[in-house]
Amino acid sequence: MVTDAGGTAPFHQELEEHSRPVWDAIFELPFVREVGDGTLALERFAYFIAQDVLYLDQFARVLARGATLADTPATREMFLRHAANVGRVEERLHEDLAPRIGLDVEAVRRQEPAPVTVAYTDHLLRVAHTGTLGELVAAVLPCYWVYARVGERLARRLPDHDVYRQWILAYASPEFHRSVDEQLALVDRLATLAGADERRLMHQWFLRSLRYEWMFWDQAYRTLRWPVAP
Ligand SMILES: Cc1ncc(CO)c(N)n1
Repeated sequence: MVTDAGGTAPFHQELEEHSRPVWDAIFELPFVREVGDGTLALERFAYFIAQDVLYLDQFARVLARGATLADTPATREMFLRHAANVGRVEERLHEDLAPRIGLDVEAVRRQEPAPVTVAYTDHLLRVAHTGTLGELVAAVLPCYWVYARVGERLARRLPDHDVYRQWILAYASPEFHRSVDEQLALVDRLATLAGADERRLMHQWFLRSLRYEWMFWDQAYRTLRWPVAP
C-alpha cells in the first residue's frame, strides 16, 4: 500500500481495497463485457441510455447540492463546473446517440424511472440532503470512478461498433478522467477532516453507490420493468 509522509494511505485507496470484490463483479458484468466486444443487443443499450437520462437529471441536482455544501471557493467552483458538465458532455452524448438507437429523449423524460434507477437516485439525493459534504462526495465517487475505470479498460481494445465505441471514448477521455481525479482528491481531503463516525458513513455510502452501479448495468441487461403495473 502506498502511504503519504504521515504513514497513512489516502482514503480513496482504503475505499478501493475494501470494495475490490464489487469492482471485480462490475468488470465481469455481461453488459460491460458485451459493450466492450460490440455484441450487446441494442435493445439493452437503449434501455440503459434511457435510464441514464433519468439518472443524470437527478445526478446533476446532487452535484448542485455539493456546491451548496462546499467548504471552500475551489470546491464550490468544482461542483458548479461538474454539474454544468453533466448537461454539456453526457447529455450531449445521449442526445447524439439516442436517434441512432431509436430513442426519443423527450419521451424518456416523461417515463417513470425503473426500480434500480429510483433506488440509486433516491439514495444519492437522500445523502446529498441529509449528509455532510464528505458523505455526499463518498456517495458520488463511484459514479465517476466506475465509468473512468470501465472506459479505460474498454478503450484498450475498441469494438467494431460505432455507438459503443463513441460511448466508451466519452468515458476514456482525458476531460472525464480529470474530473474523476478532482473527486478523488476531494474525498481524500475531506476524509482527513472527518471524525471516525463520518468516515464510517463515507465508507457505507461509497459501497452502496458502488453496488448500485453494478445493479444499474444488471438492470439494463435484464431490461427490468416494474413487476406489477396498473
Ligand atoms: C449510472 C451512472 N453512473 C455514473 C455515470 C457517469 O457519470 C453515469 N453516466 N451513469
